[in-house]
Formats: sequence, C-alpha cells, structure tokens
Amino acid sequence: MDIEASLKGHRRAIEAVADLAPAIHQAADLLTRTFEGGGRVYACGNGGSAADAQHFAAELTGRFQADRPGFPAIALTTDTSALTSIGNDYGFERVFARQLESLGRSGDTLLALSTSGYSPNVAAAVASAAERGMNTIGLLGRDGGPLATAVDLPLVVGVDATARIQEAHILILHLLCEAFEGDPA
Ligand SMILES: O=C(CO)[C@@H](O)[C@H](O)[C@H](O)[C@H](O)COP(=O)(O)O
Ligand SMILES: [Zn+2]
Repeated sequence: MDIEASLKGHRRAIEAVADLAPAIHQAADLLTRTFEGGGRVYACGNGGSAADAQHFAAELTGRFQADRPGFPAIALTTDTSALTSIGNDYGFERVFARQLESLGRSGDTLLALSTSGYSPNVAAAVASAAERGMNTIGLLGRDGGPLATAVDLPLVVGVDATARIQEAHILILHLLCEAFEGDPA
C-alpha cells in the first residue's frame, strides 16, 4: 500500500471535478426542473455506486444539512425482494430497468452511476428511462464507456481507478445537494 500515491490519485480525481462545474450546474438545473414539474428522481448503480445512489436519495428525501421539504428521490438498489425476483425471473441485467418500466414516467430523471460506464444493468436502466421520456444523467469514470453517449448529460471523472472515481462521485453528489440547500458553513 502506497498511501501517498493513493492520496495523489485522490487529489487528481477531486481536481477533475472542477472541470465538471458547468455540467454539475446543468445537472442541478435538470433535477430542479424535474421536482418543479412534479417528477421523481431515480438513482442506480452497482457495488459502491449502489451505496452512492442510496446515499443521494436519502439526502434528498431526508435532508443534507438544512431543514426543508423532502424531494421525491428513490434508489433502485434497496428493495431486495424486487432485486431478487427480477434478477431471478428476468436476469440481473433487468434489475433496474424493470423497476423503471413499472415506476418511471415522462419527466422523471434517472441518475445512473457507473465508474466504468459499462455495467449492463445500468445501461439497460438508461435505455428503459429513455423509452419512457425520462431525462438521464450519468455519473461516470475513465472515458465514460458506452454510457457517456447513452445518457443526456454525462459527468465523466476522467481518471482510471474505481475507488478514486467513486470518491469524486460522492463530492459531485454533495455539490448537487448543496444546489438545493445552499453552501455548507
Ligand atoms: O466499490 C467498489 C470498488 O470501490 C466495487 O464494489 C464496485 O462498485 C463494483 O465492482 C461495481 O460492480 C463496479 O461497477 P461499475 O462502477 O463499473 O459500474
Ligand atoms: Zn468501494
């Protein structure tokens, strides 16, 4: 383990977020328009990105730092009955897409998280969202993979290490929360 090298990689990933500032503003505007139009935000991803999807949805329905009305945000990664039945009956690739076939409406927004941009179940969710007239935002890494061109608004943290990309994704999610609540003290 080379902590200094990892910290250097972390700093590089965090600095890459600064280049994404215009896209982060666009994502905040899209989420705002979704809520103002009566829509919902869905989030999905695998592994650490599943945790990030849940983290973000919890901060929108609960709160980030300030008291304010909750926003309708749902992580597609939390219902083990849905995940196991859809996975068992239709295949793991459909676990998020099938939920959107049931829940997603035109005007809703999907936040798709994938550090590689290659996860088939996240790609299927984006395709399902697009079919229903939903907006799609991608929190991606490396070169964004096929998801970079599949989503309406790609935010690509252009470094290679999965962990470092996830650390930058968490920062982006918190910046999006700040767009709804103002800057932290
Ligand atoms: O958290 C980590 C690594 O930091 C892992 O659980 C990681 O999220 C998993 O390998 C995922 O399956 C990776 O998927 P993706 O980011 O390529 O879409
Ligand atoms: Zn991890």
